Amino acid sequence: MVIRRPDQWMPKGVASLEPAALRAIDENGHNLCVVASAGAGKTEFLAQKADYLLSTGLCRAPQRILAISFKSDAAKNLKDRVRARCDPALSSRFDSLTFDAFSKGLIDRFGPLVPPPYTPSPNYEIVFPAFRDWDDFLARHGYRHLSGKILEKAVARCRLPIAELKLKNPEWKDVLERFWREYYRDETATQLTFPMINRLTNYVLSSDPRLIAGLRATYPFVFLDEFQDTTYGQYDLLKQLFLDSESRVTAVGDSKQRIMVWAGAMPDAFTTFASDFHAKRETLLSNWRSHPELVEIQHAIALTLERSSAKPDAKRIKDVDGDVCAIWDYADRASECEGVAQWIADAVSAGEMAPEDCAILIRFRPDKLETELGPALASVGLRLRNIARMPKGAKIAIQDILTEDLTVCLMAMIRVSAFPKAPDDWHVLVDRLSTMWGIDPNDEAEQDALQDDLGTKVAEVRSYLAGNSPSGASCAELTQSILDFIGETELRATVPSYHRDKDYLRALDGFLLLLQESAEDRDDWVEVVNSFDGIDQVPLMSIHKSKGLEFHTVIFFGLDERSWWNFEPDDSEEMRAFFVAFTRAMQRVFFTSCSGRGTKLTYIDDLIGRVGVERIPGPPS
Ligand SMILES: Nc1ncnc2c1ncn2[C@@H]1O[C@H](COP(=O)(O)OP(=O)(O)OP(=O)(O)O)[C@@H](O)[C@H]1O
Repeated sequence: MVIRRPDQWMPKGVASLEPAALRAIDENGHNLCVVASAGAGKTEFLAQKADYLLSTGLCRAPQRILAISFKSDAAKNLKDRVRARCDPALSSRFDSLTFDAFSKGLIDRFGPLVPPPYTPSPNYEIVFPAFRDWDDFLARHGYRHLSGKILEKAVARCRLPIAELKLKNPEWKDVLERFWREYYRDETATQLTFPMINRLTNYVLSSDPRLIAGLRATYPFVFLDEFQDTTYGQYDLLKQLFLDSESRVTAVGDSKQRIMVWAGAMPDAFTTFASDFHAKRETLLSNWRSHPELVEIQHAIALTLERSSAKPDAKRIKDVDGDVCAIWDYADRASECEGVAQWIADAVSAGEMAPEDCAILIRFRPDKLETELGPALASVGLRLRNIARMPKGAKIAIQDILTEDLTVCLMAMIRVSAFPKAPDDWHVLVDRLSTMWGIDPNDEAEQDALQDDLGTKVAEVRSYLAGNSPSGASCAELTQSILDFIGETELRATVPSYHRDKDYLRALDGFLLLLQESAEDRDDWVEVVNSFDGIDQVPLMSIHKSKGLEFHTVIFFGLDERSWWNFEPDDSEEMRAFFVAFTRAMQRVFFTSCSGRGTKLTYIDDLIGRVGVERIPGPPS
């Protein structure tokens, strides 16, 4: 592998980067805070910076880059982008995972070192208490006068051991001790939430300084994507690991897209980080996603969130005729669903976009809309895919199945075998297998042998696909045969979240159930793969789930008071969610509204009305 001098490095895969991005790539003597609005190329910037650090040897083998995102699909997107920009021998040293997966990986490895009584059982169970469970807990233990919301935050923020906490109100110490005891009552299957795992990580790291030293030596460079949504507990861990260390931390994000304050995100993450980590600040000013007309509307929304927002320089060319944004008014819900379905079908048949490029966003309960809109789309020959849905019998949502490491490997093998050409998937396989089988990416003889083995297996899978039609049984047999080739032990050893049987089986069952569901009523494997990947299906999701994604067209269902039942213009969290949803579109954004769903949402109507967005009768079915 040729190591380049930093001054010889050039961005890869894009024609140019803006000057601020180039400066931030080159700045590695300080920690960095890179702020930028939606579509500014933050993910692209991180991918280019990773290539710069790895290909110039500033991050030298065996050192690695740690990239932490807040959603598993964001972590996968970033990893994919780095793979597209970097030589495979280099991208294998880029670890991209969520904060939760990072802390969980540490607890799965070092859990037995957590001092008692907080040592979790190896077979711990991850739980997600519902809103009311916190109040129920307080009521059961005679603390009705305390708030469940505060308890949830206290569990996420307070360090362990509880006995050593110095709290203004000592009653909270009793509450927290009881809380941990209750979740640890089954010694063979401790119950843990992700914030509890975060606190255990903090505890185990503080009890053995060698762990921190090891992580700092492994990761001289740390990237934090979507930093605006960092929680207090996560920030505490970040400081514990990297504050005043030699590791250089680059935090990237957009405070206008902060939508997790309700879940404990810090309201001032960038200011706090810049001050604690003495970080240099850069601001990216482009918008590569959306064209100027959409950026104009985005900017009007941005100004309500941050008065000082600069208008981004829109780089995308508009490639559609007609309205790029409007509120479509319908008389009732049936005509709304039928009208939207027909409009999508027409746009698809006119070649303006593929079904998967048109996202339907809803504020809450995509499952409810699925039952109404799914049949309307089916009647025009289109399929709706609610990505928050779990396949029947699975314990994991489609959106999460798609980002599992296991899915990435298995589907790459199936695609390489089902399609005549799938070069990206071939590279994914070579990259993943090199890591799993411990093969040096720079050893040509070993790499040739790996490619030979892979070629033989692909030929075998191809002949299996040719000789067996899709069915529940053939999907199971195919999955097992690929896993046997990869090696389940090797796969599980390299993916920290698969160390525990429970987590591995949840991912494996989810994968198989989705593959089997995709095979239903199909006799062609290419169709099965496309169905699994969501090709030719209109995606449906909540606006929170749309974060970090992008689509040609976005249709926002329900711009009405009922869908936005607790919307207050002064509640900036709600406006931020609205901003996130709006900025996912490259070409067009439409809102639907109908009296059957509730009266119009005056504030937003007026706001986008001021920049020329009109309320018009919805396209008829
Ligand atoms: N330098 C560039 N040249 C051309 N296209 C780019 C460049 N940087 C980013 N893009 C494209 O612009 C779009 C937005 O980029 P990216 O997802 O990195 O933005 P982001 O700032 O992370 O967005 P958001 O915060 O809204 O999720 C993507 O389609 C990406 O491929």
